[in-house]
Amino acid sequence: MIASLLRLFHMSPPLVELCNVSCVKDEQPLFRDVNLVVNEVILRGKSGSGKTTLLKCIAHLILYGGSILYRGSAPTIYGVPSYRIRVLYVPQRPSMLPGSPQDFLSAIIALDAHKALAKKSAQRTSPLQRAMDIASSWDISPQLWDREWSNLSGGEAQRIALAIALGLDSAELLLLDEPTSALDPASSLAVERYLINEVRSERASLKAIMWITHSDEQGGRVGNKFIQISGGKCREEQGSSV
Ligand SMILES: Nc1ncnc2c1ncn2[C@@H]1O[C@H](COP(=O)(O)OP(=O)(O)OP(=O)(O)O)[C@@H](O)[C@H]1O
Repeated sequence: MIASLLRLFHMSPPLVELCNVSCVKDEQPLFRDVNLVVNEVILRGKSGSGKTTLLKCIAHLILYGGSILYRGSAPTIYGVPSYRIRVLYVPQRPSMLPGSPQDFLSAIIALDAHKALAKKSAQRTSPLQRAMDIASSWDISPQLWDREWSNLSGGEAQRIALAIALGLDSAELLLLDEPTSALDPASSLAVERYLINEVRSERASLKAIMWITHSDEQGGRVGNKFIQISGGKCREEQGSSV
């Protein structure tokens, strides 16, 4: 709705807008009528309330009702693979992925959708080099890139998955599913700082993040909008207290 009004006045539509989004699990509505414009959003709610499911709807990874618009158009207008690398979901447990991080990154780089975006990019270094540099700044050694995901620690896998998402330099919106849940406080702060600097930097592709966290402290550090999901509804809250 916002997108069509803005078009009327020749203004840019929001990066990502949710209009009456709903999702059903086991024939029961999990949530309904979610309306939201995404920027630095913190998503909170009890375990099982539907946070991951909402991020997967936004990433167009599962079926949903209502509409999700990226720059005013449906994901299918861009092509779903192209949409998914621009609106990129980073899973809570990357350790469940097959192969090694390097295999995973190579598979994404080989996608036509990525090649088309990369052609337009001003980046001089490869996505692997960028991802490895970012991960290295978070104490991830180069040897880990060839190790099976299943043999990485939870915290190593989380940092590498995030470094891949950033190194690809394709996402305008990152959907982060408890991205630091397996990290110690110092590593968690380093990752938060990097992500916030990136999303607020004029030169970065990244324009917005939607971040699930169970930590109010973290929410207060990284969010400017706070959404609580509960009883099948999403509502915006003020500040960082639940
Ligand atoms: N494929 C599925 N089939 C049936 N039910 C599902 C499926 N995926 C998730 N659910 C159910 O949907 C509900 C919401 O799951 P979701 O993972 O979105 O919750 P969450 O809020 O992210 O929880 P947590 O904080 O524990 O990660 C849960 O009850 C879950 O069991």
